[in-house]
Amino acid sequence: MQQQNPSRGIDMAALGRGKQVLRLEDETVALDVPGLNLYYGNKQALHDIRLSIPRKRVTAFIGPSGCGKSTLLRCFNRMNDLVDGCRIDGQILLDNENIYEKGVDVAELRRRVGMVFQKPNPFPKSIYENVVYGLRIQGINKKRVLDETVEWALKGAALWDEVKDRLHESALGLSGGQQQRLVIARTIAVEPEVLLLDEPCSALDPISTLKVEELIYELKNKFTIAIVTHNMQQAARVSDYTAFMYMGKMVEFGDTDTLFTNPSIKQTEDYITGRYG
Ligand SMILES: Nc1ncnc2c1ncn2[C@@H]1O[C@H](COP(=O)(O)OP(=O)(O)OP(=O)(O)O)[C@@H](O)[C@H]1O
Repeated sequence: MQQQNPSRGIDMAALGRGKQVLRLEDETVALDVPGLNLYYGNKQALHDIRLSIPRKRVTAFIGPSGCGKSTLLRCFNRMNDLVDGCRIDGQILLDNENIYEKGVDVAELRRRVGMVFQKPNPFPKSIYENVVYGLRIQGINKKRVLDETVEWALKGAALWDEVKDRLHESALGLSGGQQQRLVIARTIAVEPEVLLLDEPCSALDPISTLKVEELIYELKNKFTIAIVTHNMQQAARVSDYTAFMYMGKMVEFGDTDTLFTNPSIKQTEDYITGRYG
């Protein structure tokens, strides 16, 4: 029988799912945040955030609307640099190097830390050209290399079988769920270390959502994944670790099973059981 969390309808059986027992202290760190503050103009949106994101695991960020999940995710590949008036105070270490250090090549950082947004954003090009876009920017034009990349990236994104006979047709002819998997293929084609997913399923129907969730589960064998989601069931299903944020603060961070079944902080429990948010 399925155990359900009474208020949020979380499928608690999804939490155990035969996973190994995870302990944060046994993990290697992919992204380390030793203390980060972020301001939009004179409004502080992130307050002294501290956490270590483990390598080749899925970390979910949950919390009520406006608590700073997307803002924090965007810090990991400096997307906030593009926001006028946004200021960061602190460091984020990727493989022990501060990504905010002067002289960091931000384009190279964004290759290493790729991002997928809520709404699928394929380019108005063929499926093939979407996947090889990042390689062409790097000056890679050898047909054999591009062909191989297209095949493995589309296979990696669980889309190959659906599109292998129409690679040179427009990506805009794909369904929303296929477009999102194409964007994931385009992101992994440049072999990033980290994949940031900002509510990647919120514009998708339930079947496409399931496919993307299965994909996330597969991709963590190769990549470190950080996902922002409004959907607590999704966080419980796909993530190994969960961070609960509230009003710009990191309230609790731990392995997903423990955070959902036995949170240490009352505020987390109240949120998970649907008392607010
Ligand atoms: N570009 C911006 N300029 C000014 N304030 C911003 C900007 N982006 C976000 N904020 C503010 O920062 C705070 C955190 O927003 P953010 O989008 O990170 O939250 P969130 O938890 O991802 O919310 P949601 O779940 O609704 O997407 C909010 O108060 C928001 O209004």
